Amino acid sequence: MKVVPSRSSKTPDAAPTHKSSSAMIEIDHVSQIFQTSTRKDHLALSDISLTIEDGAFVSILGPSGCGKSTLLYIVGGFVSPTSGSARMKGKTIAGPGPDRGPVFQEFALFPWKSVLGNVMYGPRQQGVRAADAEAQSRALIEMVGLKGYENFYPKELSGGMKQRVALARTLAYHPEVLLMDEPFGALDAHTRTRLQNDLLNIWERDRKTVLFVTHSVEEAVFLSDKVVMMSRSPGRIRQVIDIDLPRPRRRTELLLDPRYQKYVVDIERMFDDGDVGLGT
Ligand SMILES: Nc1ncnc2c1ncn2[C@@H]1O[C@H](COP(=O)(O)OP(=O)(O)OP(=O)(O)O)[C@@H](O)[C@H]1O
Repeated sequence: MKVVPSRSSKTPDAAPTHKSSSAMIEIDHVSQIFQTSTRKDHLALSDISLTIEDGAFVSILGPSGCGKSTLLYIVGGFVSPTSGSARMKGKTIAGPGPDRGPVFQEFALFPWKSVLGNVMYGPRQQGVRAADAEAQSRALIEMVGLKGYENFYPKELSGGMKQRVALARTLAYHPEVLLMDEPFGALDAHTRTRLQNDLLNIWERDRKTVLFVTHSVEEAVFLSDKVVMMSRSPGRIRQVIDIDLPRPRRRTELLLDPRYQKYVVDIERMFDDGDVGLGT
């Protein structure tokens, strides 16, 4: 396993193996302090620097409360860092934008809209003609495996199906970066596995840049080019690990692959170690 030690004063290189490198996201000495009524000056992130290359699939792993979601929200433009900066293609991120599509665990679908209506919403907002938006949306619904469910409403769908709609709805904006915050965390193991496979298939078609927060070591290793290991609160980057496994990846093949097993075991050992082992 190739482990790239990451000190907070350095910028770990998260270059993918499959595209010529150009920085899509640069996180530059970001710290985040939260103020609440009960906890003043809570340092959630401490001096985080990370470069994510165009087309890379990068997962963030770390103990509960180490600031994974906060980091994702900063890249999403939903949280403005206390110090340092986040840039996308060299431009400082000053707020949310359609170039960065969030897919979060809470599905956030419009309950009053059908599957088709939910997916069409983005393109229609962007001024795409209704007929074109519908055609694109139907194609995306098929791509996420929901053909035949176009007229269903969210309450008529399972958790896994809702998550597929959420993914299709985000893809309909044509974001350059997908920000995924434990998108499969609430799903049963079987559905989760299927969605991981489908996400990889979709990703392998157009190789969007993905920043993916998860608690699952197996999920991170299976999906990613790089795994960013954060230490416990206040969150720092402890290591950036290259996942040097061939693509396309097939889960059943990987499970038997000693290299995959070694990545999983080595990363789990890091969780056993005190620096990343416990939440706050
Ligand atoms: N808006 C906020 N106001 C105050 N404190 C916050 C806010 N958002 C997050 N925090 C605090 O910042 C720390 C990091 O939270 P964050 O949700 O980023 O962690 P996480 O690693 O994603 O956790 P988990 O794995 O449990 O989802 C926590 O201590 C949390 O309580």
